[in-house]
Amino acid sequence: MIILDGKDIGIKFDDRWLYQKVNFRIEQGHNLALIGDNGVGKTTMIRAMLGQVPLTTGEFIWHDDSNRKIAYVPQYRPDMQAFPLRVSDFVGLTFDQGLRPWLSKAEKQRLTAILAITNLTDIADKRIDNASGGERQRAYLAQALVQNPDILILDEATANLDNVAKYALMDVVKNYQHQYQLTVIMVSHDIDIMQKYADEYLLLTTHGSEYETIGHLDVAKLKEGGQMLV
Ligand SMILES: Nc1ncnc2c1ncn2[C@@H]1O[C@H](COP(=O)(O)OP(=O)(O)OP(=O)(O)O)[C@@H](O)[C@H]1O
Repeated sequence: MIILDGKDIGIKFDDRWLYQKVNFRIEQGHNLALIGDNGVGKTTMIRAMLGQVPLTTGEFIWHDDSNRKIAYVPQYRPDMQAFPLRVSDFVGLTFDQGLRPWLSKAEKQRLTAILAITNLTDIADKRIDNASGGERQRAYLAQALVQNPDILILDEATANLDNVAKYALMDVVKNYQHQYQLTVIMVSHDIDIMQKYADEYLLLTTHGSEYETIGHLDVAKLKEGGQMLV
């Protein structure tokens, strides 16, 4: 099922077009890799999908339930997570508890299930500031998944992780995605990661965009253009 059609999308800031006539679609349960040079406007495209940036031309046509939940995993930065919290408390922070200081039974069950899915059960009581980079990033992923999202945005979520940690993170995403029909939008500069996990790609450039299944990605051309890290 198609959940979003992007039709002739164009975004201009002041007198500068980031891109024009961008066409793509997002299918439920698929992983779309959003790629392009630094500063081309990938984050802006995501913000526009979320309604935070107005389009200059074109439109987004959503076909799914308007109550869709969208969760976000940021890029891992070693200096970012110095919280004196247990991993399980950190993951549970995203529950909307209102004024209630404790977790409900259902929330506790959800938390336990997500800790297991993200392979964090064994370190649930460990302090997050003592966890490894890969563990911390899986905790961010768990924080996103615990909200039971329809769409997960990975914003260079595997950048700065070592090879073992980045595949461990993406394997969790892939398994969850297939089990729960989660739709993933993944901003990435990592060719191996996108070839292994994406279904389609949207390449943004100032002089045109490309939307295709991942098998059509011209890796040699991308490397030539300096757009990819690996
Ligand atoms: N609200 C705004 N007003 C004016 N210019 C903006 C605004 N938001 C973003 N920009 C500019 O738009 C361009 C695209 O930014 P964006 O962060 O979307 O790029 P990106 O492709 O995600 O970059 P990176 O790969 O470095 O994260 C940048 O030049 C940025 O400075």
